[in-house]
Amino acid sequence: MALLLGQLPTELLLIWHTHRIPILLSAVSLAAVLRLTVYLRSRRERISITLVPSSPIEKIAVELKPEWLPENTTFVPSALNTDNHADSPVAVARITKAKRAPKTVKGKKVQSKRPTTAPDFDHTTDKIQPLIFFQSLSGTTERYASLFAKTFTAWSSSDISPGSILEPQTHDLSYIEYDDYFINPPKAEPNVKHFYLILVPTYNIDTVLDTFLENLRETHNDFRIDTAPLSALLGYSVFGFGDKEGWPSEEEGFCSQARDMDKWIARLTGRKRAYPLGMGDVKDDAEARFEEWRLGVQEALVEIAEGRGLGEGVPGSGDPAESDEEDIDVAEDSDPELATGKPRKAKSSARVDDVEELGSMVETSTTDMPDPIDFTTYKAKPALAPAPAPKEMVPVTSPTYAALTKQGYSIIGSHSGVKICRWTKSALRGRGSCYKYSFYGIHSHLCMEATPSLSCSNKCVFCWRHGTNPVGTTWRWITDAPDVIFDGITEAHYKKIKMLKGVPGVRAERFAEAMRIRHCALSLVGEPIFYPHINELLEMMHKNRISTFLVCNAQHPAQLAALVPVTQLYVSIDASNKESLRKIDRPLHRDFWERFCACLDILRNRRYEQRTVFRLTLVKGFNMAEEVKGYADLVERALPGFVEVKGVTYCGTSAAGTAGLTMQNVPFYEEVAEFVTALEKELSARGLTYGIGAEHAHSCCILLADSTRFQRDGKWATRIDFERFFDLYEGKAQGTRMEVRDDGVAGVVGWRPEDYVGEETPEWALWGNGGFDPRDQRVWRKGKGPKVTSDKESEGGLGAKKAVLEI
Ligand SMILES: Cc1cc2nc3c(=O)[nH]c(=O)nc-3n(C[C@H](O)[C@H](O)[C@H](O)COP(=O)(O)O)c2cc1C
Ligand code: SF4
Repeated sequence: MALLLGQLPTELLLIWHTHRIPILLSAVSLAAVLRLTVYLRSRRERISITLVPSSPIEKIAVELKPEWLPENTTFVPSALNTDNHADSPVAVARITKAKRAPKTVKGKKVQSKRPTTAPDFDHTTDKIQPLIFFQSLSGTTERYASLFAKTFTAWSSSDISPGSILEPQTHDLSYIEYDDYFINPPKAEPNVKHFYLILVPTYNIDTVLDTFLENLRETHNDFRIDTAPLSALLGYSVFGFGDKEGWPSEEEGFCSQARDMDKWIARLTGRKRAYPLGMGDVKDDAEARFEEWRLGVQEALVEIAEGRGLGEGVPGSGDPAESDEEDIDVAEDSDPELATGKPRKAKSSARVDDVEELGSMVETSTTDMPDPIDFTTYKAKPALAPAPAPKEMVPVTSPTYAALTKQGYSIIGSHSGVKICRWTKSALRGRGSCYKYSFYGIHSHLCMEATPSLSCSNKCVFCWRHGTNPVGTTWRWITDAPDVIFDGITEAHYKKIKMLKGVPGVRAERFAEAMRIRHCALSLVGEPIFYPHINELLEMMHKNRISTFLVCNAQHPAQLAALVPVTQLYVSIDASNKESLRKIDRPLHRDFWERFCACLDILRNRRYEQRTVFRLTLVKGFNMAEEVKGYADLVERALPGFVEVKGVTYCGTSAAGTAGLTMQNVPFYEEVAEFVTALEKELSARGLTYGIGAEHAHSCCILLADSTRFQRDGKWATRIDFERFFDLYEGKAQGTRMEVRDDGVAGVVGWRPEDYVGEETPEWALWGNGGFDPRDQRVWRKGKGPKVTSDKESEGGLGAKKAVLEI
């Protein structure tokens, strides 16, 4: 045995020398087969899941410092929310979840508590007599009118309708005595009040309708007659029939006579439009539009019958000055300070509860007001010191509350706000949506602008609220439950929309659509992710199929890291370097730059989970000159899907003046365009694939996007498929985001932005085309329109105008 073992090496050597070539060949072949198997298997996996992200989702380790972590938060249960719980420690309970299930958002009428118009109607004794007037040449309008009369009669005599609405009477305008109805309301019993419903077609040829409209005009202008002789009516509403095939848009005459009718009746009744003008295309949507209008009118009648007048706030419409001139600028519209040009003073009666509520006033104080405290470097409190009871962020009695509500905000609970933006009003009137429509497909009349935290940890020079909004570095306020906020903001939004129903030019169809919120811009003022239960609030939005655009200020990395994916996540990039950021954002955190950088890294890590956006606000003299390279560094660091570049809006308040901001700091659109072109060039020099995807000159806003991710067949596709986003959220559609899971196997873990890319960016929104939807009506306020009518300008370019409009 020992001898045999001794001979083994010699034997093996002999075998090797004799067969080494076949052995080597076999080994090489085996290795090749193994390699090929691995390769084919990996390819099969790739083919079965076609949309693997081009870059692997490698994640940077982001260190979250202990002081960045949110503190324990108190939380006010919904049931207690209506109490005055500010000083009650009992009311401050710690709960981790919302108690109530989210409510479904329905386009429900908000019950008004008090009528703001005082129609001469006593709902305990009076009756409403609806009068249906129509005009018809070829029978269409007449058919609708008689069908309407039937349906309406059935409704008014049913149990659903309040008993005080009488059966309608129908009149053909061709056969009535004009003077019997349109100089004064018809005679009737003292307790019977009239309500006019007018259905008319439009003809661009001479018809009896011209004579009728001319009569209305003359009555209004006749100095012997009161300018509003029909003001004794309870209200009115008009519906027009037209034909879009021959008259495709309103500018080209679609339903022009119905619009005239609406205008003149508004004047004659002295602001009594009870429901917006409806318009239907007889070759397409007339039936649906008419049904919508009928339901709206019935609702308005119920309101009157119940003694609630024509709704809240806006007393009908038809302001004698009614015309396109009443359209006002964004800034003025959004902020009464701007309309008067004077800063608003807080009510002298308002109590000052909290130094931080004073915002910038703190800065000028010299005596007993402490400087803003940096809570990131606080010392531990003595063990026995009682924790101060949390306060309300914006108490009803505070100057902040007074200032914000005057500016048109509705304050929900004690730290959330909602406001109707100028673009929502504009879209309701068919006059165009904000840049988010051009870029992403968001119709402004379906969008709600809100924030769950009116407080912020910055005092940006361009923020028109920093004179009034609360500031702070930590959340130390009484916290409202997310369902309270959700219900509150949606209800307040609908209520504000309802207030617009009588505003001239509001379209019935858009008004009806607006009663179902589809999008929420969490960007109003303050810092939304500061709110400790932001995730629950976002989930409620998504469950109600409301998309979420959330803007944060890159100062709360821990909250950002923990945020649930939103439809589109923004980080404000107000400067390209530390010094510049300090000057422009005036952050309260001392470690603001570290926080900012950590947020960029988090954004990079999450770029395949949701659409990520850098929002740059350019302020001349602060953050534009020579900063292109710096911004490119930041883009390279975070690799956002999009970069929105926008010229700052001048708000003209004294607060802006204090911050050293004047009109000189507002860049011209050309300057913004020049900046964007330079940034694009710098990014491509670094091998980054960004291109200019779209523009909205009206808002002085330009969009850069990653062309490898947001182009389809070489064309920009920056719009969002919102329905698909919700389907992905609800699990009805499968996402394609792959990650290596804990078991080491790569698998689908969710969706990614590429899964809900929508339609191609429309031609008119592409770079060089201005970004104004040609289907909308462009209305310039007197003196605001382009002075030079070069082709580009008259088509929507702002020319040399400055960004005084956009929010
Ligand atoms: C000669 C003529 C002119 C018209 N002009 C307009 C017009 O300027 N704008 C519009 O929206 N529709 C216009 N229409 C479409 C009518 O308003 C539409 O057909 C309507 O339903 C007619 O209603 P009626 O059948 O009750 O008369 C026109 C139709 C005709 C035949
Ligand atoms: S995104 Fe902003 S500006 Fe545009 S409609 Fe919504 S709230 Fe208004």
